[in-house]
Amino acid sequence: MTNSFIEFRNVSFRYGKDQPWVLKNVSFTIDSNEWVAVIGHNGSGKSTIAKLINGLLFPQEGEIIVDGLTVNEHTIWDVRKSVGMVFQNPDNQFVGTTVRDDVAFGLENRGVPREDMLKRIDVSLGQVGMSDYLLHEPHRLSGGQKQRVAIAGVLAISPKVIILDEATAMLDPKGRLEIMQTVSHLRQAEQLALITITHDLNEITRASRVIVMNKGEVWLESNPRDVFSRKEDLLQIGLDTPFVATFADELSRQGIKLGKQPLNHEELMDELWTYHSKM
Ligand SMILES: Nc1ncnc2c1ncn2[C@@H]1O[C@H](COP(=O)(O)OP(=O)(O)OP(=O)(O)O)[C@@H](O)[C@H]1O
Repeated sequence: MTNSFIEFRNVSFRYGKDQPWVLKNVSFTIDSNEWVAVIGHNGSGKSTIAKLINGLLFPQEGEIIVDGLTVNEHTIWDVRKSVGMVFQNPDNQFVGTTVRDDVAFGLENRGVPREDMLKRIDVSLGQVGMSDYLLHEPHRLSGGQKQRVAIAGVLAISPKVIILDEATAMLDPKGRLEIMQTVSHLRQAEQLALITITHDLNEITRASRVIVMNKGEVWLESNPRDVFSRKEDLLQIGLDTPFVATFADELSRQGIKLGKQPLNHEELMDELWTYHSKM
């Protein structure tokens, strides 16, 4: 028995009988209201994990449990009620000619009555700060605004987990930060689980846990601070640490040991001040 919201039990997957295994004996759990970052180099199997969670794909070996249901062809429609997915390119996700139509799409598919639907659209656009764009054409929005609308579309169906699959990859640093702040706030406000899939380690700092994938296997499960401290190991598996981690690593080589591994510039400055004041 488990209380986990999502559980992978010895999952192996390949895209065809003559294809190589893309996931090999992968096991992990994710609790309700937990923020888990899944990182790994290109092709390490991250997106495949996302597609397995909402039943776009099924494993050849092992079992996936979402919200108490084993994911299979009989349960996918129930599973998808709990799982909201946002992908890298928002243009590929838009179906409506206005923001309102677009957010309505998932609700119409679920047969939500019109009154309730309009209410939910208002609420979810408000949650991502896009209420003023109700009648705008999605394709004319900025990249960050498009991703907000995509998140609103997912929120409208009241999911229990949101999966962002490289959802900020096409945004500039400001847009990335804004989306991360939005989802961080939503997770707390709505008591959601959040899975962020990325190869950018700057995006893991707020996660409660990090799953590092390498060649289809779980290479490490840990917290962001620990992951940041493994610069050399991460380089071996094709991942580069952000500036603060590289800087702290270089200081350590020079014999300057900081009190804790900094996760951002503010923490780095604090640690440097503390070190300086002890000199
Ligand atoms: N439809 C498909 N058919 C065959 N092979 C596929 C298919 N989709 C993905 N693959 C292969 O499966 C492996 C894992 O792909 P996946 O997209 O899960 O990796 P990823 O870690 O998300 O990569 P990226 O960071 O580039 O998005 C890769 O080797 C990829 O080429």
